[in-house]
Amino acid sequence: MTTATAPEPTVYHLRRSAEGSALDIRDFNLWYGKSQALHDINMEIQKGSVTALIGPSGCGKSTLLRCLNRMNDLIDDLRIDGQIQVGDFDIYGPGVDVIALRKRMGMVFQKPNPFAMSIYDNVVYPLRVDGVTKRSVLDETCERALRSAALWDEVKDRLKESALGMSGGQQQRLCIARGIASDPEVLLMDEPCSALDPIATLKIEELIHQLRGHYTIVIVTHNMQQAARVSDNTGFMYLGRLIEYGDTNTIFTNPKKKQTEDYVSGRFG
Ligand SMILES: Nc1ncnc2c1ncn2[C@@H]1O[C@H](COP(=O)(O)OP(=O)(O)OP(=O)(O)O)[C@@H](O)[C@H]1O
Repeated sequence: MTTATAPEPTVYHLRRSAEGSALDIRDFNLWYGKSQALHDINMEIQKGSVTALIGPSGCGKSTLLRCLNRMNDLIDDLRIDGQIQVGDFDIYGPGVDVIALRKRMGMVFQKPNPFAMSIYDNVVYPLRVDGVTKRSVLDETCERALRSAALWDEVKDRLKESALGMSGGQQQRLCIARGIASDPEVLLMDEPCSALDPIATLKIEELIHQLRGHYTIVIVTHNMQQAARVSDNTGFMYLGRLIEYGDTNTIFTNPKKKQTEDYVSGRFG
């Protein structure tokens, strides 16, 4: 007869920044119906840092990312317990304004999803939804967001043209510009380069470097080289658990857990 053994606790080796935490995930569990997809996640994400979530397909990376701005709310039969704090506020606490929360947490998806409207209108969309109509505010925001997304020089002369005429890489940078137009604290990126060619991918990675510090970035990626290149800290997930979490260099060069080592050295996944 075999006896079930308790899972080993997560190994942490995180350098603390002076900035403190932007996100604090505490004892977080999630079930889709009867199936538990996240188990006892504890993770503190430092302000202004880039944090990569890595792990084999189905380990729960996107599920965890989507919990950070409550994108999973509309899924039937979803149950969570535990806490996620953004600053000092519990995002699953009673009476939370989810729309206001999402303004603090910009999101960029796998496939660029520009709206069928002009480049300008795409960028200022979040402000218009908020009721901003003053032209000077919209113009300034558009330029600031496009500059931050390293796209201004490429599109400044065709702001009124359709966003659908841009290349895939430009569209993804446009989505990042739209994501930061309302100046969120956190930018969530779910495999933002998986639909892009290597050159467009490089531009997004450079952009992540530039945005680092100003925004707290959490990125899900299948690409371990990318995680190693862009992130300060990395969380390795497996079967819904956070196995090891710490500074990226340690995770990739000196992980404490065998599962992490096997994954980062390409032995499975
Ligand atoms: N809407 C859903 N309903 C039921 N189960 C789901 C749902 N979304 C995800 N799951 C399950 O939860 C688990 C984690 O999925 P998730 O998409 O978070 O993993 P992932 O690590 O992001 O995978 P991938 O790298 O393939 O995108 C999987 O077993 C998946 O089948």
